[in-house]
Amino acid sequence: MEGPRPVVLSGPSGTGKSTLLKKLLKDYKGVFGFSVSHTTRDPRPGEVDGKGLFCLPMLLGATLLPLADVLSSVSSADYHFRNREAMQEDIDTGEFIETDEFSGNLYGTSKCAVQDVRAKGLICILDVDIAGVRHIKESDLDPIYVSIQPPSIEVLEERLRGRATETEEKIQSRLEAARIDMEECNEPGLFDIVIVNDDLDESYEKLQSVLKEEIMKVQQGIKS
Ligand SMILES: Nc1ncnc2c1ncn2[C@@H]1O[C@H](COP(=O)(O)OP(=O)(O)OP(=O)(O)O)[C@@H](O)[C@H]1O
Ligand SMILES: Nc1nc2c(ncn2[C@@H]2O[C@H](COP(=O)(O)O)[C@@H](O)[C@H]2O)c(=O)[nH]1
Repeated sequence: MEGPRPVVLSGPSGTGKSTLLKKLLKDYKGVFGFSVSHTTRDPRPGEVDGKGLFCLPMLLGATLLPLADVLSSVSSADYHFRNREAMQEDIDTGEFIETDEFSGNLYGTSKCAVQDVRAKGLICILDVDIAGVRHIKESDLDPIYVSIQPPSIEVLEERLRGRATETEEKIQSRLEAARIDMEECNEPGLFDIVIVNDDLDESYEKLQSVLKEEIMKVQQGIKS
């Protein structure tokens, strides 16, 4: 598909990926779009459900839902929350670019999630774990790969606990995955940039800088 290159944001759970991507979506309206993943984990308080698997163009043609409802439910969703059986059916029918089991739950990027964003000419942002990065490398997506890392495992633990979204068991399994991620992120050629998210403003500057070229492509397209 033509258009700006997608962006893969990866890094340990709790390192600040969502915080950074929410800043990008807010500061660059009409430039970035989030690829809404599927997951079998339970929603956290305040998280919005994208309500299943569909491509926006398909949905617009096939339902009686008002356009505004459809657009707002998709664009502001955190995940498509699904039970394992339903998600496995969609995996089996080939609806996903990649999937992974993380901390006891399935996560996956559907082909529709990426198409919906790219069809609008936006820079598609994917938030995936390091196994997802490796799977995407086997696809034809050709994204910019960004790893967001914590200053240390101790700081990461503080952030995970401070967010107060996980049980003790989940904190431990996420820290275990984080240790592996922190080692593997420096593997030559895996990421285009590794950003250590200590000071949030500095990290955001670095992120904007690596995405500058793609941002300009979309902004120039908007002007012309
Ligand atoms: N640079 C920073 N300094 C201090 N706290 C931060 C920084 N960046 C993010 N945080 C805080 O750390 C917590 C985890 O951040 P966030 O939810 O964005 O992580 P994440 O990488 O998206 O995690 P997950 O992969 O589990 O969704 C949040 O409470 C957030 O406010
Ligand atoms: N491989 C994939 N990983 C994903 C996807 N969506 C999110 N994630 C990663 O899962 C963990 C946990 O996320 P959380 O929201 O439960 O805290 C985190 O590392 C995400 O990057 C996906 O579609 N594929």
